[in-house]
Amino acid sequence: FTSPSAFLNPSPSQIPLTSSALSAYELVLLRHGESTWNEENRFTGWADVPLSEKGIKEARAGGKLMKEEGMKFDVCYTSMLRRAIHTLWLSLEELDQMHVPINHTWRLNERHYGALQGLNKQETVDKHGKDQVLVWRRSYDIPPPELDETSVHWPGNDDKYLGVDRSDLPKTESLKLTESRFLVEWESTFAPAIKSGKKVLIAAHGNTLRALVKHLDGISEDEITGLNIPTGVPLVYTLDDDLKPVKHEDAIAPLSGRYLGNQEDIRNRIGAVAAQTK
Ligand SMILES: O=C(O)[C@@H](CO)OP(=O)(O)O
Repeated sequence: FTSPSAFLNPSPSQIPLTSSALSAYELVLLRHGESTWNEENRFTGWADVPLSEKGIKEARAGGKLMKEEGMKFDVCYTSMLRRAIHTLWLSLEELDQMHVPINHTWRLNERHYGALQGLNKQETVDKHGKDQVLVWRRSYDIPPPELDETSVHWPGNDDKYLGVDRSDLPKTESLKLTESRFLVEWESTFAPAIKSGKKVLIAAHGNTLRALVKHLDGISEDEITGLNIPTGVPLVYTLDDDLKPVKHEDAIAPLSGRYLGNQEDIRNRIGAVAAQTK
């Protein structure tokens, strides 16, 4: 029953959605669960290490949180690295959406950590000092030392990347270089998919997701150095017609998107990433 006056003075829930509300897009970002090298506190980059037991639980928990929100996806994008791929599989299993197409791209791989890959983060601090390691980990445009082409860590020696132009394969990367190679795929694939109305889930890595949120939220080069992303926690963005983020009231600055789950726990997990090099 609707009283006649309700037609004259509609309550907010009766006001038709505006076109901009109708065309709001949603994008979900998910960093992989803890890997065995996160657990051992080693620089990882493109090293293809598996999830730890804890990481498997985190990935499933991330999927459950998305299921509780009733999220449905049309397409997923992930990297060439098993910790992100496995996280995506486990979360899709929890969502009961394992049929959703998955696309892999090296452009979503973690930032390449150059000659630091495999080294223990704390031992590297003991050897080179905390400040130097912080520059390597979090400065925007200073890459870690380069490795050479004989290294097992050079992607040119890995069959997974046979289809990639060798001149694109990194020997080390700063966040700036990671951002520019990632943005190629954002512009050509992810943004058009979102704009076509598809619900997109991106399962990736700490530094590629830092590059992505820097781009979305227009975070400055200074501010991005202090931003850390926790493992296995879905980060949900609402985007307007121009794919600019609409700030959520639960967002943790400088992000506009909101993390799903217990907010205090999430803040602790963000702090733990920062504390990997004390
Ligand atoms: O080792 C790595 O590849 C990354 C992510 O785990 O670490 P950091 O947070 O130090 O950039």
